[in-house]
Amino acid sequence: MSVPPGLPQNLSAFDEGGSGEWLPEAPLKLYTNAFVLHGDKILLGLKKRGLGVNKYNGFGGKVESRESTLEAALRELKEESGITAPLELAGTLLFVVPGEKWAHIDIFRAENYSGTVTESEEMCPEWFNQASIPYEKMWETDRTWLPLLLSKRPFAVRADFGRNSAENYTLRRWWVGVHSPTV
Ligand SMILES: Nc1[nH]c(=O)nc2c1ncn2[C@H]1C[C@H](O)[C@@H](COP(=O)(O)OP(=O)(O)OP(=O)(O)O)O1
Repeated sequence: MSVPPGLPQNLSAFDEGGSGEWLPEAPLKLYTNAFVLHGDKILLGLKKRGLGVNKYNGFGGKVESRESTLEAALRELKEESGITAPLELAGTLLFVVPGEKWAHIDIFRAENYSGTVTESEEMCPEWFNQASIPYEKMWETDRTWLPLLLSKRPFAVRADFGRNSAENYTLRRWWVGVHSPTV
C-alpha cells in the first residue's frame, strides 16, 4: 500500500487500518505534543476541557505565529505541566477531519525534565509505567505509534476521522510509517 498524501513519501508502512478514501487535501495548522519519559515512567495528562476532554495525552497545543514548533512545544509543556524538558522531535501526526484544516502535530520526547510537575487548568498530569499505558483512554491511533516514540524510532502518522458531533470523532482510516532501516 502506498504512502498516503501529506506524509513524506520515503516511508515504509509499519501499521495501517480502516477503509475508505483519504479525505481531500486542506490547508495545515500546526500543533505540538510532548511526551516526557523518566526511567520506566511516562508522564501523561488527563485533559480537563476542550477537544479530547477526559483522554490521556502528551502536553501540547497550537503553534503561535513567529514560534518554531520546538518553542511552542516547550511553552505548552511548561504551561500545562509546570516542567521543562530537553525535547527532541520523535515523529509527526496528521489529524484529518472532514471540512477542517489538517492538524499537523510535531510530536516530541524527552528522557528527563526539570521543575515540579503541577496540575494546570487544562491538564491533570500523572506518571504511568511504560508497560501499562492507558491506551483505552487515549486517542485511538496512539497505541500504534507511542511504542515507536518509546523506542526512539522516528515515525509519521496520518489519521482520518469522521465526525458525529462537535466532540465525537470516529477513526476511519490510518497509516503509520517508519523510515526504512539503512543498510
Ligand atoms: N495524541 C493524539 N492523537 C491523535 O490522534 N490526535 C491528537 C492527539 N493529540 C492531539 N490530537 C489532535 C486533536 C486536535 O485536533 C489537535 C490538537 O489537539 P490539542 O489537544 O493539542 O489542542 P488544543 O485545541 O487543546 O490546543 P491549545 O488550546 O492550544 O492547547 O490534535
